[in-house]
Amino acid sequence: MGAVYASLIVNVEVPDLKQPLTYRVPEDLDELTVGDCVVVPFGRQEAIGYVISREDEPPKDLDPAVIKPIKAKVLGDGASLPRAVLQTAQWMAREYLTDLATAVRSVIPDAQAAHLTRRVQLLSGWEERLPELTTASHRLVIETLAGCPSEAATLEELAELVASRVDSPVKLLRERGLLRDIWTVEPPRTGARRVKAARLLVVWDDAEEAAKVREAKAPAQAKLLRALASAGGAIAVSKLVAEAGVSPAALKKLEADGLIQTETITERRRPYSLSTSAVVAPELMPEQKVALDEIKRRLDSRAHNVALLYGVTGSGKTEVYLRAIAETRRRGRTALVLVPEIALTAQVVDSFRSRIGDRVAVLHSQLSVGERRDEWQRIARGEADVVVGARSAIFCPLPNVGLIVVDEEHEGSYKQDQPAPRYHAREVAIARARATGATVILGSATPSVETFWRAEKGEYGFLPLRERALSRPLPSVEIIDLREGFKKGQPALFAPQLLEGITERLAKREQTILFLNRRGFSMFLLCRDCGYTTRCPNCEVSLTYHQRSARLVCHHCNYERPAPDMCPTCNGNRLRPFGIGTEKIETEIKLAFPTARVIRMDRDTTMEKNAHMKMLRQFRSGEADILIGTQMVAKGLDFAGVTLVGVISADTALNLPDFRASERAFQLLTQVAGRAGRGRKPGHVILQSFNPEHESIAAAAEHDYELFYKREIVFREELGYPPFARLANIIAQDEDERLPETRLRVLAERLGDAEGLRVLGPAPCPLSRLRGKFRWHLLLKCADGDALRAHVRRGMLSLNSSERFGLTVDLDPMSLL
Ligand SMILES: Nc1ncnc2c1ncn2[C@@H]1O[C@H](COP(=O)(O)OP(=O)(O)OP(=O)(O)O)[C@@H](O)[C@H]1O
Ligand SMILES: [Zn+2]
Repeated sequence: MGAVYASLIVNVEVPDLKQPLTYRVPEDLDELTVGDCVVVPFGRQEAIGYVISREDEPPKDLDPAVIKPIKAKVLGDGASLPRAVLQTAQWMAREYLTDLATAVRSVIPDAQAAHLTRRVQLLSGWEERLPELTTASHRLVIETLAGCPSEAATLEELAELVASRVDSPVKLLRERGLLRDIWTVEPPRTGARRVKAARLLVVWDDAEEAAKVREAKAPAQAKLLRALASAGGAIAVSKLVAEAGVSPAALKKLEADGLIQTETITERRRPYSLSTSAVVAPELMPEQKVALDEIKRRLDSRAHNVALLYGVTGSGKTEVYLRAIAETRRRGRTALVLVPEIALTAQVVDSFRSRIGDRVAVLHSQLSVGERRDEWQRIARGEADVVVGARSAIFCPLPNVGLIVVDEEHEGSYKQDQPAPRYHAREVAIARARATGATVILGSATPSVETFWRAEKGEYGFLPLRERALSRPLPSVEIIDLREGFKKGQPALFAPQLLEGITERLAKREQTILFLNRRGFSMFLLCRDCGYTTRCPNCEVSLTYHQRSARLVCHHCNYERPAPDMCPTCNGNRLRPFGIGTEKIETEIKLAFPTARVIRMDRDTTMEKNAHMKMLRQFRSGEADILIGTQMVAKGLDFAGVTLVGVISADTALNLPDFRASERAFQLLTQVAGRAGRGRKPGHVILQSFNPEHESIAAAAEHDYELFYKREIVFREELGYPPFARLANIIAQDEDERLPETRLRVLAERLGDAEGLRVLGPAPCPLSRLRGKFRWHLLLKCADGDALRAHVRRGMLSLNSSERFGLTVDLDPMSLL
């Protein structure tokens, strides 16, 4: 066999390095395959790279003599990219018009490079060569290494063990062929401790049986048994007793009864807690059963397919996911579940873990690097067969994926805005499912117009759940016209009906959610004398006033300053907060209801790790009466005690300059209304609005998705918006005020009048200045995606590098702001 070469994507921050590089595969790495992670020389340094193909011949334009060899393969779980993930990256590069290097870099775990560890390892036959070594320090290094696990150690460990620097002896020993370098990815050493742990000796059902028997007389033992059943494997005793809230003495009894055993383990970080309550799966409602039967058929086909689970709020979509996951596992395959919000991850993980146990892994942005790394490796090792996570979890190394669920598929947070590739996780999920012949379930009560249209056409399967679980009624909705109070000169934050509603709920010990859409609606400082408002010096937006800290903050660039006492333009002292914020609502509610227990959930109160989970658990367990929140309380959450939902202003999302504005408003209102009446008692919703006749508000009040859809789809067709066209939004940004427009004019001219292509603009972006840069955009429309991409590529290639500077392409933009 002749020389063998490999094309690699090298993971380095070099802006112009967009394509794969060729390296030589040394003989001892002959087994190297596509997706493997390797260490290569790069310039004068070392870098990691991923094999994307192998070739027998070097590229024609390269002299084989200059091609450098790969140094080593990186060992360890989760180091290499599964084929399905690599294929997904290749698809993304094509679909979103980015280079392959950017696409591959976006799918590798961010913690990878940080924990790439180099060790030196003894080569076999070192014993015979020991007599060659005349220097004591060389012998000491070899003998020390021989005593290490796998006869390998990092240079730091080695130096510590021999109590001196080892660089020069190691260098010589490496040259003499007694030891070699190996690379591994490892969990960071901090945090991994040897601890006492417990595990079940009986299967799950028997543990549940034993727990039932003990429930009355030995509740502590029952709790421990259930916590252990939910843990699945061994778990640290300290964590176990803390979670179960019992004393460790109960463990002894269980051990004596032969139900559990204790042992010593290396503790791993687990980003979630255990469930101590027994959960019995409910009997399915008829519609759920029909949906599940269809999903089973789809799983059996083992062919790539997509279905929309269209179920009204509270119809029990989660139950269908759970059963579908069980069916997937029964077929020996794994399942990936995407959720749009961290707040929802907590709820979904809780309910999944209480039913599936320890085989659930979780991935989201609030995990620490170490936690994420541990979960990632656990997934790669095959120790989890269900992964729940936010957007980027779609790239996790879960093998043999048979099912992908995209919960609340209409959510805008599935779209990645920065950095490139600007992908939509729903579309990536569909692409990834193709790689392994998996079933995709898109779940929503308010599907995106695109998805519903595809289901209507038969491109996607259609699984409707038109009734709430247990035939509970959807909540009644009352629209309050805020203009009336305004006319009468008594503009109020809360209409009398809403205040009465809250009073009633407090008296009956039922719960209330108050929702405020943060978008375009926050507190700012306004001078009552001259009308001055405080604006961000970098962005074309007003600064948000934070009452408690008396500071002004830009929610785009994080610019921050203390609130001034005097108006900088007229020197007047009547600079007052204006607008509504969640903080203001909280203050007013506490004034109106001094004894009510209130939780406020917004981006300020949830910065701290696990804050979402804590607050939601508190509310769920009835420790609070009123939950005030932004978007993060609007969707997916399932609280049986909530019988009243108040929407402070239903209008805020309506008037954004974006063709999706009315769709978003409808979805948000329907979703937030859907939080009411999910338990035994029926729910009521109060929508306060200045536009009570608006179609989106009226349709949401009727919970009538199809009414909304029928009107919206006509509008989309008439104006040539998705799903009838694909869009590309080309944004130009520069510190210079004129350049964005100039550059886009050049691009528009080069694009010219092409058949089937419509070019709108250039025009200033609605957010015309952001983070100190002026912004313009050019919107391209084309019925066919391939044709659109060809036009964009042609246009961009026609620009020279200075004309292209600061231009970004957003395919299928979710927001035109
Ligand atoms: N077959 C069933 N029998 C009894 N209760 C059920 C059944 N299916 C689901 N439920 C219950 O109904 C409630 C609502 O379910 P779930 O949260 O899954 O709704 P959903 O469809 O996801 O709604 P949303 O779109 O509002 O998030 C949950 O409390 C769940 O436990
Ligand atoms: Zn700003």
